[in-house]
Amino acid sequence: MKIDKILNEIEEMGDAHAGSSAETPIRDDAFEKSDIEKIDLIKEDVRHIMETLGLDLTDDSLKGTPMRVAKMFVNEIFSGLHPKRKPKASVFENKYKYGEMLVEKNITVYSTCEHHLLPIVGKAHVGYISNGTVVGLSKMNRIVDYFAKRPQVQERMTMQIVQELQNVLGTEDVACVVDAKHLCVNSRGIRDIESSTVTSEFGGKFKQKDIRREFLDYIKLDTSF
Ligand SMILES: Nc1nc2c(ncn2[C@@H]2O[C@H](COP(=O)(O)OP(=O)(O)OP(=O)(O)O)[C@@H](O)[C@H]2O)c(=O)[nH]1
Ligand SMILES: [Zn+2]
Repeated sequence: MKIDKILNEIEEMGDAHAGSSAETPIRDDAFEKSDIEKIDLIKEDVRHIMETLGLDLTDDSLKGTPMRVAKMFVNEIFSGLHPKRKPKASVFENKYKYGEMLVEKNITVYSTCEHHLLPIVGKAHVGYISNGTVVGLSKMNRIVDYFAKRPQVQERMTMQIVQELQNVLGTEDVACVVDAKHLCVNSRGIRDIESSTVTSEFGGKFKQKDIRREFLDYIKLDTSF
């Protein structure tokens, strides 16, 4: 697909992270190849890695791995790189005038650390205060999942989730806390299985101490971080 078309799509979809500091670093030609072409190329790259490691790719158990990994990269764990997969967030008018905070907590996060390509596993907690628009609950989970399905650093993912919801809801009053384990810390390198990483982004009213406290009380996290 041509880059102009992709850029138009991003604009139409109101991609909040485009042009902002929380943008995922992708090249201009990122979507010129089709998914099928990408799978075909990545399959050969994975085969090359395995052959370099000395593995016997005629072995029954190993022979399907290059294709399996290529499909997993493109269709699953990195599928959120493509703006066409951004969830359409159904928004509704806040007719009932619900004026309090809404919190969607314990949203499961499966992402991938962009430094080691190892899993990040944890929970995201999202809150907002409506200024006239409400969003379908599941769309918050879907937005988290979309940004998680990229090579990520946790700080950027947290900001991307908030910016997207601010865009969808038309308000600054959005917050997100992510608490996740990075397998690159837990299973290799320093191999600290107990540690996890907490990141947060507080927009608009969530910058106020009492509002932030209320949000953190809902998700039962300490403010001491
Ligand atoms: N800030 C941040 N760092 C991350 C994230 N995921 C992984 N990292 C860190 O990225 C760093 C990469 O550092 P390098 O020194 O280049 O990599 P390394 O030699 O494998 O480092 P060790 O993990 O300490 O063995 C590591 O300290 C990782 O823990 C993340 O989401 N945010
Ligand atoms: Zn890592």
